[in-house]
Amino acid sequence: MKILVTGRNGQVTRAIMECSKAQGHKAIVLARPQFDLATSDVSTVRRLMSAAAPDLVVSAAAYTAVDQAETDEKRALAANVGGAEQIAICADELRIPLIHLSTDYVFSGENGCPWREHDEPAPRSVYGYSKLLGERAVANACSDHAILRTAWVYSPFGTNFVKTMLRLAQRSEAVSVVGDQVGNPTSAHDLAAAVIAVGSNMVRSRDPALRGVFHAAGMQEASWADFAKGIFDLSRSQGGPHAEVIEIATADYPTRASRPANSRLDCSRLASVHNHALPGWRHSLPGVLARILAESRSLSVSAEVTRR
Ligand SMILES: NC(=O)C1=CN([C@@H]2O[C@H](COP(=O)(O)OP(=O)(O)OC[C@H]3O[C@@H](n4cnc5c(N)ncnc54)[C@H](OP(=O)(O)O)[C@@H]3O)[C@@H](O)[C@H]2O)C=CC1
Ligand SMILES: Cc1cn([C@H]2C[C@H](O)[C@@H](COP(=O)(O)OP(=O)(O)O[C@H]3O[C@@H](C)C(=O)[C@@H](O)[C@H]3O)O2)c(=O)[nH]c1=O
Repeated sequence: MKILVTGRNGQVTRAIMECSKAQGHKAIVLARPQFDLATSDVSTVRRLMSAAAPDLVVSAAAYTAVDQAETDEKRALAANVGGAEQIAICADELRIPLIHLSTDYVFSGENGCPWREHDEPAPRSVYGYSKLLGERAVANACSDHAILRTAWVYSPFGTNFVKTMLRLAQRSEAVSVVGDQVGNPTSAHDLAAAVIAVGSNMVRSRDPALRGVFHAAGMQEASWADFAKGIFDLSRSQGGPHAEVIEIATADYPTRASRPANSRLDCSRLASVHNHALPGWRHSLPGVLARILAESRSLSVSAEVTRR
């Protein structure tokens, strides 16, 4: 299968590139500078997509800076709604199945149980709102779509909560982390495997039951504080940075964007329709952490060699 994925250095894009290669698929990127989500016109996207002639398009690129989006609404909407819609329009015109990635932050968080696909979204942040409008634009523009809502993505790539915690532990003995927001930490590589599994099914069959919205997140829940404790326990056992976690309330960690208290996603539709489940973070974090630590050690060794 030939997969065209948007973005270049994004966590999910890079994981899709690696997983595709490992599974014998060919993945290519649609990325800056040729393609800019916020400013490219539809004719440019059509030309690039048509020249690539993929079997599947994966719309992974997005404006993901949650706090920054609160004061940068125009750019967040241009990328997450306008950019997402252009990809969908072109995939539809060229009759290519499309997988679009979305987020747990479309939900309010005010619910006692994990969110199902048909639950009413009510985003609390500009980022969540822009992703919800993006979902709607994609669904309107392209009938042959699957929208995968994921959550709390971590990987060896780019910026994410795991890397932030390790960085903070290098300079402090204790880190304060909110314990009253719960969700499903998701390894980008596990998500990439899910994207490829869903995409393969869509390419193989035009069955409408394989399309629509799916929740696709790691199967174990945690609060951010639980997750931080898990990160430091593992890092300590692998000789990496670690810190004490001081569990605090959301009110004690003010941020520009409000985040859902309950972000948990019920992924049973993905399991029943696509026969696919994403492993939990306790299974996947050790491998990701080992890779982050190994890469940072080899970076410090090469910096040391350069200094000498
Ligand atoms: N990270 C998370 O915790 C979660 C992410 N998601 C969704 O999953 C998807 C992938 O997220 P993730 O990989 O973590 O994101 P990252 O923040 O790691 O990467 C963002 C990607 O979007 C690209 N991008 C941003 N702005 C533009 C633009 N104007 N033009 C072209 N490309 C642009 C970046 O391009 P470049 O490489 O050029 O910088 C990069 O590849 C997104 O749709 C996100 O909303 C959903 C839930 C959780
Ligand atoms: C760095 C830090 C964060 N926090 C809190 C703030 C916030 O409530 C929570 C997570 O903070 P972050 O800013 O790292 O994560 P955030 O950017 O909110 O992550 C989100 O990204 C987007 C793209 C998504 O789609 C979501 O699924 C989610 O993964 O942890 C602490 O309590 N202590 C800390 O030291």
